[in-house]
Amino acid sequence: MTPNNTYPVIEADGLKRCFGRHVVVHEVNLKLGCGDVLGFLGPNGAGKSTTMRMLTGNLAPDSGSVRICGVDLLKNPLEAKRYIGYLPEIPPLYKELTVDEYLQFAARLHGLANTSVQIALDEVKQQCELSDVGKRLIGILSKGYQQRVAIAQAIIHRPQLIIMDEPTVGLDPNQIQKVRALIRELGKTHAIILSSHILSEVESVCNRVQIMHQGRLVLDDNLDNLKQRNMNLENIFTQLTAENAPAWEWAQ
Ligand SMILES: Nc1ncnc2c1ncn2[C@@H]1O[C@H](COP(=O)(O)OP(=O)(O)OP(=O)(O)O)[C@@H](O)[C@H]1O
Repeated sequence: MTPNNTYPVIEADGLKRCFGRHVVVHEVNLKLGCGDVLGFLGPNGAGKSTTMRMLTGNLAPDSGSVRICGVDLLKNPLEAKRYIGYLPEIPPLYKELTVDEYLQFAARLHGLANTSVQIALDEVKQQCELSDVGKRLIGILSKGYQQRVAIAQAIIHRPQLIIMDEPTVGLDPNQIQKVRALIRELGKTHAIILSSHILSEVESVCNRVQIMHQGRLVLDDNLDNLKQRNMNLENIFTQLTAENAPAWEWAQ
């Protein structure tokens, strides 16, 4: 698959979604290129999961558009989804399969040709440090290894965009470091959207940050810009997500 590099990896315009009469996501915009690692933050109920479901093509917006590598996700979902790797909060692991069996299955689900599956499997196991556990049942692996298998299933088809929902929840500090190092490495050659409640994690792996509050984006900035202004992400988050807090004048 050779996407057209003249387009952003993902471009979302004016995304809106209601549940009943409740507007849960208002006019969300997003544009990321290769090398952008976006921390997507917000308090519980802000609308992050609803937005991510629209960005991955799992929920239709009421209005607005999403283009992945220039392909309209609503009009051409099968083609657009080839460019997306998704790691949901609860990873879709089949614990009774071995790592190799599961990743081969994931590769075929993503549409890889039979002749490409073995190469992709070997590459992704090396990248995710799984080469020694290919024959092990997923169910007997530690949680850290299971999470790396989950990341491997999301990237085995070499997508341009990786979307991760709280990828380090429940891992021990050593495994957290490993997963963060892997995300940093992937961030050099992909666009990544990372939903997290851990602000230090966002500061350590992301170069951009968006904060949602009550369904609206209240901050969209580069982390370097915030550092240059001596602005601490935790303080910004607390102020922007206080009840009825106005968006800061420099929030885009
Ligand atoms: N299927 C649904 N039907 C009705 N309301 C929904 C549905 N899904 C989400 N909501 C509501 O939409 C709002 C946003 O929910 P969402 O799960 O997107 O927030 P979130 O930012 O991901 O929260 P969290 O951090 O707790 O996961 C909440 O008020 C939630 O109750």
